[in-house]
Amino acid sequence: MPESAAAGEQPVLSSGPRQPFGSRLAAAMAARGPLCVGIDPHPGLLADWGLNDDVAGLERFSLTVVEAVATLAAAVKPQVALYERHGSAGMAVLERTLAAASDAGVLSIADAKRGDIGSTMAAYADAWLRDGSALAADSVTLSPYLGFESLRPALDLAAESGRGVFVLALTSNPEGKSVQHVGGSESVARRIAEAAAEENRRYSGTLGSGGSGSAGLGSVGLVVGATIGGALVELGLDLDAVHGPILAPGLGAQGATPADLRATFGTAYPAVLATSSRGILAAGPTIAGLRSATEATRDGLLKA
Ligand SMILES: O=c1ccn([C@@H]2O[C@H](COP(=O)(O)O)[C@@H](O)[C@H]2O)c(=O)[nH]1
Repeated sequence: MPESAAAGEQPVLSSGPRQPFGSRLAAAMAARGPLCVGIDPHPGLLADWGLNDDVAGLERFSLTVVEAVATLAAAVKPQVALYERHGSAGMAVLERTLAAASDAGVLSIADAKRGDIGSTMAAYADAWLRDGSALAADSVTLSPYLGFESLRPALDLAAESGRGVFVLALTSNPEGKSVQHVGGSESVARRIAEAAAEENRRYSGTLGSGGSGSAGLGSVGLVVGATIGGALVELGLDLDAVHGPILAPGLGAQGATPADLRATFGTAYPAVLATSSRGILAAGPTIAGLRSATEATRDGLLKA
C-alpha cells in the first residue's frame, strides 16, 4: 500500500455552494502555489512503478498520485487519452480518479481537448461539466479548431455550473505553430486569446474578473505552452487582457524550466498554472517520492 500523506494538511476547498472556477483556482494557487500535477499513466510509467498495464494498475497509479499531491498542488490534470486506451473500464477508473480528487479537496482539470460542432459540443459539455455526470470535473481542456464560438455549449454550461475551461491557444508541441501562428500579428492564437478575454468580460458579473495576477481570475482559461519561447511577443498576444488562468504544459519532461516560464509569460506569470506530468510521476511510486518532487517543482516556480 502507498504510504499515507502527512497528517495535518487540510484541503483548501470548502464545502457549500460552488464558487466560480476562476475564484476557486485563484484561492488554490494562492494557498499552494502555481503547480498542477498531471496524471498521465503511460505504459512505461506503469512498468517503472511495478504495475501492470491494465485497469488495476491504472487505478493504483491514479489514486496514489491523488493521495500524494492532493494537499500540495493547486490542481491535478488526468490525461483522458491514457484512460480511454483501457476502454470503458479505464473510463470508470477516470471517474473514480476525479471523485477521489474532489473528495481530497484538489481541483481537477480533465485534459480531454474536446471540440465539435455546437450540437455535439453540448453532449461533451454534459459529460465533463454538468452536475451529476460521473465524468464531471472542475474544468476541461477544449480545442477551438472548429471555431471558438462552436465551444458555446461548454462555455455556457461551465459558467452556469461554476466550472471552468482551458482553450488551446499556443500549445507546447513544435507542430502547433503550423496552425496557431498563421496570420502573424492577426494570428489564430491571438484570436483565441481575444475571444477568451471577451468571454471573461461577458461573465465578469458571475465569474470574477479584473486585474492581472491570479486574484481576479475568470473561468475561461487558455492553454499556452511553457516551451513557446518568444511567441507571445512575436504574435502580439496580451495574456494580461484575458483575465483568466493560463495552463502551461511543458515544464519538466518537455524541457521547460521555471526560469523559462517566468521569461516567457512576463507580467502574466501570476496567472500561470504550470503543469508537469512525467517530470513528477517519475519520482513514484512512493508517496514520499511524489511529494518531494511536487514540492521541489512548486518551490522552483515560486522562486522564479
Ligand atoms: O499544449 C499542450 C497541451 C496539453 N499537453 C498535455 O500536458 C501533459 C504534459 O505531460 P508531460 O509529461 O509533463 O510532458 C500531457 O498530458 C499532454 O497531453 C501538453 O503537453 N501540451
